[in-house]
Amino acid sequence: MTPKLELRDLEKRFDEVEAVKRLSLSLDQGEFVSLLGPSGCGKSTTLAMVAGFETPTAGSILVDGQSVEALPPQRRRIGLVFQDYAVFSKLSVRSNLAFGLEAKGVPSAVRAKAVKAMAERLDLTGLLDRRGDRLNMSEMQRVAIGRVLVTEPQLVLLDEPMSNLDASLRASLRGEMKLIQKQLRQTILYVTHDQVEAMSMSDRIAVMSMGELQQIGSPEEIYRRPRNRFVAEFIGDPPINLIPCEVQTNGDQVAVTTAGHRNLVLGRGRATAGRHWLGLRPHDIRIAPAADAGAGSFPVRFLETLGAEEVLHIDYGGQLLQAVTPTGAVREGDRVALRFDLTRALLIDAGTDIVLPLEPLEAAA
Ligand SMILES: Nc1ncnc2c1ncn2[C@@H]1O[C@H](COP(=O)(O)OP(=O)(O)OP(=O)(O)O)[C@@H](O)[C@H]1O
Repeated sequence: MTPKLELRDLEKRFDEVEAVKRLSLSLDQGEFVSLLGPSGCGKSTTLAMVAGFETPTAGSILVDGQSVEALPPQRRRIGLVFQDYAVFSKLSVRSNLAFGLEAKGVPSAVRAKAVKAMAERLDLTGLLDRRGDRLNMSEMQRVAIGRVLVTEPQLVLLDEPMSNLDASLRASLRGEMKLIQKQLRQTILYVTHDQVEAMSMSDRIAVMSMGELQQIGSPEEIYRRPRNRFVAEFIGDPPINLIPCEVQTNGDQVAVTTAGHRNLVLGRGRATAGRHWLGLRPHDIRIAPAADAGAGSFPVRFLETLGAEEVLHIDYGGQLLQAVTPTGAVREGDRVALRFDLTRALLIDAGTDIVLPLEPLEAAA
């Protein structure tokens, strides 16, 4: 199947700044892909090239297999949704939805039909005569998206549409956005620096750093099998613990010793002996009451309550480890024993920052 959007070795330089470096990725029809990364990593520049507002320094952009670089933005049939879902406040929902079609010179009878159909799909029929400034945020999101979709774009680009909204609103809009996308099977490229947004809505996430694609995969792949230290640290909340460790190999069996544990067998693979990083997510550390204050027991320095769960900050041989546990299980100052879920641990090469592939113990046994 021809991808809906394909970027091939796309590059953009602004004088000496390499904003985007040899970026290749493709989106299938109906796929929701997020470009995720910190500020300055090249997300917006990538979007601007796809939309036609920036000219690539090298590489190509194909929509339905056709190169679009020579086309001006208005001829690309790409829908854009901007920050805050700006809708025309003085115009009715009907006029907002009709706007793009009117600009294209679509006859009024055709326009009215398309607006009616879109309003029905997005549950806006009862609001067609309401002014833009009388809408709540959920309605506004639907109008902003509907206004773009009614023009039947081949592809929709969204650039941090929720970045200025408060957290609880973002949470409800995320669910709604995913629902709309699933219903309409629209191909979406969504730019965000917010990993929760990317994780909750995307079919696949493309993680970028300093102009380079680090990894592309499903939210679960990105979370469970990050390719390198950057992705491991960027994804996950609370963030992954990186524990200095000493690797010992015995044939193809890989084990590590840390400040608090000896000979933790991780699985089979190829690792070089020496000092590396053991990556463990806070949800993959189990807490048990310590039998005594001896070796294997660690003091809880402080707690952060999230509601049903708490983040424990545990003094692990001088390093503060974060572990997540049900609220009320432990108090500040308690000593706890730690059990690591080694089937989920990552071994990160300290020289290359690459996560080393390991066959888990069960499969290896
Ligand atoms: N028009 C421009 N002229 C010069 N440099 C630019 C221009 N646009 C972007 N850059 C640079 O390119 C790099 C990537 O910027 P870009 O805006 O694409 O990143 P981003 O990930 O979208 O970040 P943000 O979320 O802050 O917008 C940055 O170093 C930025 O300073």
